[in-house]
Amino acid sequence: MNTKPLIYGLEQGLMLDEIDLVVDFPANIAQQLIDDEIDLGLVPVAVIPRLKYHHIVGDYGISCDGPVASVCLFSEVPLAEITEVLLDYQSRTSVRLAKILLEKYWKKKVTLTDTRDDFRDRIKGTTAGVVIGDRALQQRQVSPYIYDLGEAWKDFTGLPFVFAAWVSNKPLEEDFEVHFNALNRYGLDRLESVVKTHPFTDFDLMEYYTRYIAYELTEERRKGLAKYLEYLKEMNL
Ligand SMILES: C=C(O[C@@H]1C=C(C(=O)O)C=C[C@H]1O)C(=O)O
Repeated sequence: MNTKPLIYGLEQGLMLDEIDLVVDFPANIAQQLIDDEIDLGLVPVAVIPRLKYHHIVGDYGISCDGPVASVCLFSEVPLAEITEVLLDYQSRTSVRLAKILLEKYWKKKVTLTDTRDDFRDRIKGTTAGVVIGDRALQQRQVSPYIYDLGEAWKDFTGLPFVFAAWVSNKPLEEDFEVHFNALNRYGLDRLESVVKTHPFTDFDLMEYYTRYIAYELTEERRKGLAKYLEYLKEMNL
């Protein structure tokens, strides 16, 4: 749901002769960018070190400055009692963020388990799970303990967190970037219409778009990104 404002312009027919849109979950878009099946993607930032060439295109992405609501560690028990954490197969950035927070901030040793398909019914007892996106907004109704990873990162580092950015795997023309910024802006300037076009009952979308997700990649948010990339390197993630 958080990508909808950024691609609303495309859905409304802007830049159609320049862009073919592919829609998939973040980990798959990341793989397509690595495999050069696409030129530009709104990809998990964790993929950046894996690209031979990368350029962050334009001024927009998916970030937060404090709680994000849709990226959380969900559990039936408090953090101190968790023994295993299931990691969302749809994620590349947040699963690594969870590893950083568990080791450096919460200082908690747990068994980390990768997943391949929907695993939310395995979040039980002392087994917790990192869930992202719309499924996380739904899981908020289910799990009694919710640790928001955007909020934990902010408490840990004092910085915002960037989950995804528009990244190209080749240089793009300069005026593409100017048009592309305007395309992103189009939906952000029309959030009421975006919400109407994409009905969602699990969470107040207007609140999600304005209070939780931060779309502009400001200097401070880019600092948060640089810090995260440093941790990836240091911890070999
Ligand atoms: C905030 C979110 O950020 C997403 C989290 C990602 C990840 O963990 O790899 C990738 C893209 C982002 O859009 C979310 O989808 O809930």
